[in-house]
Amino acid sequence: MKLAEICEELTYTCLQGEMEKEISDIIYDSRKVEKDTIFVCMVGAVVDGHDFVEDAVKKGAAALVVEHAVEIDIPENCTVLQVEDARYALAIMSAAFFGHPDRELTTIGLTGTKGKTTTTYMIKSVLEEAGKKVGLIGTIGALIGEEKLPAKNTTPESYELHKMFRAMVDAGCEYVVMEVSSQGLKMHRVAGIVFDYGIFTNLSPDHIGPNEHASFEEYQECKSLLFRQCKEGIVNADDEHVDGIIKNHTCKLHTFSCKKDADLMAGAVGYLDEEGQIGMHFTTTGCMNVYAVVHIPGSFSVYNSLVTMLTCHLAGISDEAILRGLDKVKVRGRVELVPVSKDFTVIIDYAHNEVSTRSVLTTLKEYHPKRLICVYGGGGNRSKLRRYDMGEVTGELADLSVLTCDNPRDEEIRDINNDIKIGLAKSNGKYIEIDDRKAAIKYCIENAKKGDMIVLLGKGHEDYQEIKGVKYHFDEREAIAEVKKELNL
Ligand SMILES: CC(=O)N[C@H]1[C@@H](OP(=O)(O)OP(=O)(O)OC[C@H]2O[C@@H](n3ccc(=O)[nH]c3=O)[C@H](O)[C@@H]2O)O[C@H](CO)[C@@H](O)[C@@H]1O[C@H](C)C(=O)N[C@@H](C)C(=O)N[C@H](CCC(=O)O)C(=O)O
Ligand SMILES: Nc1ncnc2c1ncn2[C@@H]1O[C@H](COP(=O)(O)OP(=O)(O)OP(=O)(O)O)[C@@H](O)[C@H]1O
Ligand SMILES: N[C@H](CCC[C@H](N)C(=O)O)C(=O)O
Ligand SMILES: [Mg+2]
Repeated sequence: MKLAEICEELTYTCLQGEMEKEISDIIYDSRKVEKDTIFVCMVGAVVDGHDFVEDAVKKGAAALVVEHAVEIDIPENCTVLQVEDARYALAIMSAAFFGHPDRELTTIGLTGTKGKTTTTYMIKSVLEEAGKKVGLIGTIGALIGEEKLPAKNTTPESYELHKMFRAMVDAGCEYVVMEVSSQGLKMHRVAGIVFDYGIFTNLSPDHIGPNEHASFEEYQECKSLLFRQCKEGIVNADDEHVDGIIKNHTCKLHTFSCKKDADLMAGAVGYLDEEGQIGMHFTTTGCMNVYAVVHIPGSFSVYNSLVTMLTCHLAGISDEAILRGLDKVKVRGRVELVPVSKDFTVIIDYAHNEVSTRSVLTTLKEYHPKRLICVYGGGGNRSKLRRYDMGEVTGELADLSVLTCDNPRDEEIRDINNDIKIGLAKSNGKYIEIDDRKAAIKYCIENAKKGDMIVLLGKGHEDYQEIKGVKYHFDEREAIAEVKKELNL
């Protein structure tokens, strides 16, 4: 494709060189530059891409996209385009390079602190019940129907995103449902996309700290951007921050609620427990009048179901397909039951902050466990708030907290646990420390009493432990299976 075509919707100043040359690819990591590619220089959290221009030019880059002048002589045959924001430019150029695949799909983007991953799976399940082929992008990775594609970020960089969209269109997908993280919005990974449906689940403090967001206000502002780049906005009317999220919105708004008048409302909410099943049932009024069942417990599951129902209803999906899709959905690592023994329950969940830990533990208490035991750690290089808060919540709601390893990254488990213990002390929580996560799980299973619930928090779908830059394979399902074998269960 010609450079001029790639830049058709981009605002830039051409500092040197011609625009009619053929470009083979767009690259934003100098280590991957090849002949005839464009190298986009992005200022990062760790390094500045502009520092690698010399290397990129040596490898044959045909064009450079820069935010500011660089201090090396650039050969005349290399085109240099100056832009205000290179990440934004990458998004606009990538969309053009892949032929605007987003415009060939019905795009559904979800933002919010909690519920995004779960809800993307619910929406996919419903759309598939209606016979649609669906692409999905989020924390667990990307899916084209059943085919898995690896993804580094919840919301991938714009180049990868448009490449995935193209693969989805080529595979016959009509819909894509994706998580739009606040960092994704802040870093322009979805710039230029006009979502058909933009969804807001809820908002609470998270992702605040070095490398993430400077403040809660900035976090909220980033999430609100989605409602300036979608056609139909679907928002949680019960969330206390909803007004901040829809401030300056440019879309048509639709609301859902469990408490007040809205376009779709849930009532008569109850816990499913017949035949040993866990989950929720509820009825709806407003644009749909139905009785619905979902096999993921928690009042939050009712909210996730409402978003799914309202979005799919607006997309013209039948009530029958909506109800079937909800009834069937299961999400890896989201309140996932693992069969171990008929005497006690083991659950894998991804809660890793205050709001989700409180939600999941409160929910599980509704099933009246003899003891509620939590196994968790805190992620290294992530907000310390999560640690203090999780400590305080598990201290308040669980009978025992077993502190262990969860991606300490560049930090020491000791230091992370000490932060968690500050929270535990506030609520007078009982705890023990077992650094090795499999050993912690084994301890709980070995000592379980009839009626106990053991909930493993924070790793969810993950299959690794990230320690000092190395990712070691670790899957909680496999760890549980090994423990069962070792204990002859
Ligand atoms: C802090 C952060 O957000 N970093 C993201 C960012 O990396 P960066 O640009 O800051 O990286 P950098 O190492 O400073 O490099 C700067 C530039 O120099 C280039 N470079 C670097 C080295 C070199 O030799 N040559 C070279 O050209 C890099 O390719 C890059 O373009 O841009 C990368 C590409 O988009 C992201 O993969 C990366 O996400 C990291 C892995 C990350 O952990 N991000 C988290 C905070 C995040 O975004 N999370 C959200 C939400 C998660 C959730 O709640 O589910 C998400 O959407 O994933
Ligand atoms: N709507 C909700 N409100 C509060 N907690 C929720 C909600 N939905 C799910 N949870 C809890 O939060 C955990 C994470 O849910 P999920 O992965 O769906 O959220 P997410 O928004 O994708 O989060 P992340 O940003 O971490 O990827 C679940 O394992 C569950 O414990
Ligand atoms: N995706 C989120 C949650 C990860 C949860 C926990 N397993 C951790 O590694 O901190 C993040 O990267 O902040
Ligand atoms: Mg997610």
